[in-house]
Amino acid sequence: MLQVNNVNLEVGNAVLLHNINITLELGKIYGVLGSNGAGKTTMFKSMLGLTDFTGEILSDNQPVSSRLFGSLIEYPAFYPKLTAEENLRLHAKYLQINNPDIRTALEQVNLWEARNKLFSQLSLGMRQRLGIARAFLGNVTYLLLDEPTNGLDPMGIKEIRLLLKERLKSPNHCILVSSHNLTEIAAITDCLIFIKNGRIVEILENSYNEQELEALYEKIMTSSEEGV
Ligand SMILES: Nc1ncnc2c1ncn2[C@@H]1O[C@H](COP(=O)(O)OP(=O)(O)OP(=O)(O)O)[C@@H](O)[C@H]1O
Repeated sequence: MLQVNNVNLEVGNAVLLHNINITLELGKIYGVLGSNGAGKTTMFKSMLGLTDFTGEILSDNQPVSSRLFGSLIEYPAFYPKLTAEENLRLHAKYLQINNPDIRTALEQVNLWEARNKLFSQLSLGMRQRLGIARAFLGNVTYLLLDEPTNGLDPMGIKEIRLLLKERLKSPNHCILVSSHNLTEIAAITDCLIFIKNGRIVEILENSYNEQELEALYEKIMTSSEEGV
């Protein structure tokens, strides 16, 4: 269980995160929704310890270690002249993982057959899936995916959906996905977190289809700014 308690972040005069309070449970996929500049990436970066926030982030009541997190923030950077497999092996070495199961990691994201391709030869969808495989290496509990379907074609989007829902979702992991793609968020998530101007304005169980979520999103984004 991840507990985010009273997290605030100010840069200069700008309030980027305002009193973020949320508890995230294992076994669930959370969708993080909000307009451009709402604070989704900033919240992820704070969870990863990449910002100088105030407040606390705990995992099972203990100060959280960045080792518990895997993340894909923006487009994944890899070595273009190394293969998919070499890139993962290098990352495992960097994380000091002994005997990493690279085959399973690649099979999980349907990239085992493409393991000998150079990163520069991979399609955008393959790169995103390799980024997810890398994020999931090691003993991570929390997986943060920032717009993982950005720029992907419908088949690429479907692959990410199936990957998250049918392969990576497990009782031992908690997955957070930010996206502007309401169809995907409606299809894959258990819970919805709405962010507006750096505040969480609504947290709901997801029981919505695409049209309902569109209407809800519009209603929440155009209504009061009171945080939850
Ligand atoms: N290092 C920084 N210094 C100052 N302001 C920042 C910094 N990083 C982000 N911001 C600002 O914080 C706000 C939130 O940005 P963030 O990238 O978290 O939004 P987002 O919800 O992820 O948006 P998008 O959907 O466009 O990716 C924006 O106004 C952005 O300009």
